[in-house]
Amino acid sequence: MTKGNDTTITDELYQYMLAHNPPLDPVQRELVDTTYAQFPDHAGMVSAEEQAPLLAFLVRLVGARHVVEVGTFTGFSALAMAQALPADGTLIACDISEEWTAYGRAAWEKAGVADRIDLRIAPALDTLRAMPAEPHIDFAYLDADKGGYIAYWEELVPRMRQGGVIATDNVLFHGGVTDPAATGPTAAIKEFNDHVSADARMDSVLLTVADGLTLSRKR
Ligand SMILES: C[S@@+](CC[C@H](N)C(=O)[O-])C[C@H]1O[C@@H](n2cnc3c(N)ncnc32)[C@H](O)[C@@H]1O
Repeated sequence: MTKGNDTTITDELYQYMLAHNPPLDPVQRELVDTTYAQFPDHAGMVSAEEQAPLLAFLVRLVGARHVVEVGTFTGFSALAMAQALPADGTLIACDISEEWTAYGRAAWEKAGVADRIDLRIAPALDTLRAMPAEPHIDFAYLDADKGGYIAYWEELVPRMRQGGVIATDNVLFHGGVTDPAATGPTAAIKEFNDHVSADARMDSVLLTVADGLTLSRKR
């Protein structure tokens, strides 16, 4: 065992981490609470609380103006990224659910960032393929159906500008990725992780943030 795996994230330590991160603003908090109240069976899909300030940080770090999100649900991560964009920045949000994203639309309006978010209700692969082929995306957040990750990656990578970053969520898939007999979405994530680590077009690091987050920078 190498050094670096000796900090167990207890509930107390997790709360400590949250307390030392920027807090959710009232619109973000209300959206998370509403999502849990309205969709208790699906609310676990919302990005972890600490990912909102992290995504905002990354959007600012790369100076993003063109952002793409694959998988929007009730709009929490899109909200955090849009709030970090400059006023003339745009975020294309891809999802297939009118019902779930309606909650996002309402929150984006409330937060005053609706004009920065272009929600496309269609299979994300169709939306990505319809985008200009040249490198123009500064930041992308990949957080949709796991079986589609490699296809989304293959559409995103050529469209990323040099230095642009893709953040991919759930790359540890609740710890299932170490199971040699994994099937379904866990197997898809394992295949995706192998695909990403072998992709010489991007520099990638897999981080133990929340359910696993890979950051990939275009060379
Ligand atoms: C994990 S949730 C996204 C969570 C969101 N990023 C957040 O932080 O709240 C995954 C989303 O992917 C969407 N999705 C599933 N299959 C899709 C597809 N083929 N194209 C576009 N979106 C899809 C689902 O409707 C769902 O809203």
